[in-house]
Amino acid sequence: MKYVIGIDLGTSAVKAILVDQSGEVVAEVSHPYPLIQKSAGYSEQNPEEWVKQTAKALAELVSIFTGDSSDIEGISYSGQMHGLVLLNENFQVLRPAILWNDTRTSQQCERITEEFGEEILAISKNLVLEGFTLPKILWVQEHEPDLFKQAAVFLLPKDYVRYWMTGMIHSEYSDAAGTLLLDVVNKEWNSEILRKFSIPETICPPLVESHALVGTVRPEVASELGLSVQTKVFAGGADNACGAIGAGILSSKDTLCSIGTSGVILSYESDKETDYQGNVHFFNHGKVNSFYSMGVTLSAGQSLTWFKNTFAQNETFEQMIDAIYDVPVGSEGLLFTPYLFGERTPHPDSLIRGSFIGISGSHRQEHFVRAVLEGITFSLNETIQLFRQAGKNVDTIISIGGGAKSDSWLQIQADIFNAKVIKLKSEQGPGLGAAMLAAYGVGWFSSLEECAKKFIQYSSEFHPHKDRVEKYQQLFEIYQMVYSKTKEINHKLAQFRS
Ligand SMILES: Nc1ncnc2c1ncn2[C@@H]1O[C@H](COP(=O)(O)OP(=O)(O)O)[C@@H](O)[C@H]1O
Ligand SMILES: O=C(CO)[C@@H](O)[C@H](O)COP(=O)(O)O
Repeated sequence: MKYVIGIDLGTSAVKAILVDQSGEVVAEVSHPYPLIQKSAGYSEQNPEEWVKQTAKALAELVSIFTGDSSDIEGISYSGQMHGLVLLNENFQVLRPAILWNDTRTSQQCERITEEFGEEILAISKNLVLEGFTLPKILWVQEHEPDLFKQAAVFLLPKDYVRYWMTGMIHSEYSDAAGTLLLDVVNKEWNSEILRKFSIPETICPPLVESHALVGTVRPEVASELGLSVQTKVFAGGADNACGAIGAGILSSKDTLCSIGTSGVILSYESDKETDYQGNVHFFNHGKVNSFYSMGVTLSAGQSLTWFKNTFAQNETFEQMIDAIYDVPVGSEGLLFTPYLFGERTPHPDSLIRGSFIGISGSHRQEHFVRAVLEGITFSLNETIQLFRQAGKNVDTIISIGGGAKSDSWLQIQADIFNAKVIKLKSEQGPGLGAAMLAAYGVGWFSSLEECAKKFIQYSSEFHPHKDRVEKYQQLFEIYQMVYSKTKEINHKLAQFRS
């Protein structure tokens, strides 16, 4: 039997899966790393920590594996998007990576929008948002000019870890699309944008397709981890592009819901001319010459994790969620908005913050937990509403990510989205997507679609229940009022955040 490895460099942890030729996930390992939040709006991670934890995860995966390491034919990567990793001419890391959920760059975004807003939207197909890479580059240029002068190349998170593994510098289209520097339709770094902001073209890594072979495992890494030097390494994709591949979103039929640290509703796009005027993101898919649109809730799983860490540290996610069983739809009048670190879709606003609205003396912890799950799901439903308004038929949703571990949450998704929700056998969609890119890359399949037929296995379905759908439709209208009613208050409170 032959195998491939899919590595998903998430925000909370790196997850590695070993998959055999029949698509069976035979081993999986995960190692966490912390977020570094030095001040309000800052979110960083140390790239060397990613490497350390990835090495640990791979060594563990290989130690579980009973076969011959030369039977592991390919490895590929999925990774958190947009994060800025700056390297000097010796390819050494110059500073901690500034992540996708770091919102310190509002001023840089204003500058880009004032000087170049319309053109950037036309070229990159996306609005200028704090999370994207270009504003982060400008922030370093302005605040750390001496360090910026030393920058020889920038990489996205998973591309740095892959560089450690292979010694080769590359980026690929699906992740490059989230930088605001890529001409998304023509698939090239845009010289005009680079020139406008005095960014040397040499800082941009060479671009390849997601399934492209970019190297093999370096001998030092191979001997440290027990891998073979012959194992081929393929470029991989942005976590959402890989999530789409791993959930079989390779045509317009289905929609993806991914709840990791962030939350995403994603739809396949075959037509590069599709124009959402920036209301949702529009990025290159990991499948050649394809695209996807998506809306993002910045703090999805992160809202639940925040609640657990703050109020229920001694409980597991399962215990905390099991307790909501007796709490009715709507948490008896308690609403939550998940804007812990600002929001993206449909309210691109770095200053907004979350709320519990309607707290009453009878509410217990389980009401708050249900309200958090419902609030995150309402936020994702805002993107589903945008898609439906744009004429998309959203009736089947494949749900992946840490959030898909909970059947109760999947039922809430079905009832709020008013759609059938499908759970996969493995909730590790992005890791599976990365493994599929490796399986396609090594030549086991003639297309990603062929691979999907073998690798993607459904586990269960959740159907919307009419009564609950109706109640949630009423509650969703009330939920949607909370943003505008709390916006001014939150913007005034911003000066008090440290
Ligand atoms: N048993 C569970 N039930 C529901 N949600 C869970 C459970 N375990 C973890 N989660 C959620 O999953 C999130 C992590 O998902 P994951 O896909 O691993 O994220 P990332 O890719 O960002 O690292 C956590 O923030 C947490 O809220
Ligand atoms: O910023 C985005 C997408 O635009 C996020 O979806 C990141 O890609 C992080 O993903 P997770 O760690 O939450 O999976």
